[in-house]
Amino acid sequence: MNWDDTAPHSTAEETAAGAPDRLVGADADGEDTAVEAALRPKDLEEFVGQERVREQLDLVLRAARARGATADHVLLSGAPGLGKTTLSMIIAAEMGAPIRITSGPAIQHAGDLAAILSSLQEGEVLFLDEIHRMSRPAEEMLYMAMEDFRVDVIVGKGPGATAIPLELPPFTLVGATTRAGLLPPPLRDRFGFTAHMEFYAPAELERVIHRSAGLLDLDIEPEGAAEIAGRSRGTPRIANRLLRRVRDYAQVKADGLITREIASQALGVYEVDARGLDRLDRAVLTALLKLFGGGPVGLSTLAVAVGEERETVEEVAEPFLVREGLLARTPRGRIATPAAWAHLGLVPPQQQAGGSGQQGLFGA
Ligand SMILES: Nc1ncnc2c1ncn2[C@@H]1O[C@H](COP(=O)(O)OP(=O)(O)OP(=O)(O)O)[C@@H](O)[C@H]1O
Repeated sequence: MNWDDTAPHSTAEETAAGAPDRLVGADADGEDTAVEAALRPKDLEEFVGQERVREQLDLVLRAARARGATADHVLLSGAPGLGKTTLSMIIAAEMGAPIRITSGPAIQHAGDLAAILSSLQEGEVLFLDEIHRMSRPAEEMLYMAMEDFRVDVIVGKGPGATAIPLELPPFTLVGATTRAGLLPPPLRDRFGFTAHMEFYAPAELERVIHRSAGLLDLDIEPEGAAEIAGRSRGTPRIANRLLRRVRDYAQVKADGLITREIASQALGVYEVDARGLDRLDRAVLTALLKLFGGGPVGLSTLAVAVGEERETVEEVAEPFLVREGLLARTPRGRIATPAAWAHLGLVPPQQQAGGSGQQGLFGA
């Protein structure tokens, strides 16, 4: 395997001003990168969940193998940590092909892409993470490479510049993006197979946790795995990370066995609650409920109340709170849902005796 870009790449969540390092963040941290290689499923059989994607991909790969052809280009979209890199490695393994890994931000010039493409072997899988962050000239070169296995390398500058056509061996591009909507349609259309990766159900995360526990040689009870799964925000990367923190706690504070109680105590120490909210998420919700009666309140006001940057609240905390149905973004501001009151064990003002119901009091 070749790594053209091992530098950590960032997403909107990570780049938000002041975004803290989070145990429940979905982007890979240094420790994840070191451990994840050992935990990655090696074939489609081992890959947990995403049944439809697996089934469809299995057909695409089997058919290509039967024809003795290179597999179609594959586009994988979905949130960080759901298994896009893992799946690209599985595609290569299933096709018996080598894989080259790079990312959109690493390809700023068309020449960078030409250098990678021209060094591919026949049948090789090129994994292009964050494909939506590639430069426009590189993107345009990729159109032709994907369709005709050919690129035009421009030599010289100005009126004297000439395009030298370069034949490429057939290869399979696996593009990954957290934001499929940002891809220009001509690029999207050149993928033969597109798959959207969903967040995982708790039962699927339990399977991921049991599998990882086996590979890490840990003793875990089913209830312990369920406790960790419930706090993992639908994301295998987070499940694996929480498992490692619970393992530490179980080894230091107990006899190593991961029970429900041990998992719950350990994640309590790390301030990850029963629903996977961390300190920042709860600070946002608590301010919304306690200071602003559940809203509506403007984003800037809410951010000042929790002592964070606007972007941190909007891009780091809110997406999960919205996904969980705890917070809604409305034209009048942020509002808490009944589930938010229930989660923090608070009573909405409308339901309190003599409650005034403070709807609409707080501006941006
Ligand atoms: N379906 C799965 N079954 C078992 N483990 C999984 C699955 N999906 C992901 N994982 C585990 O989660 C970790 C993160 O997966 P991966 O790096 O493939 O995510 P990703 O979607 O590529 O993330 P990013 O967008 O940040 O690059 C890996 O260690 C992998 O082992």
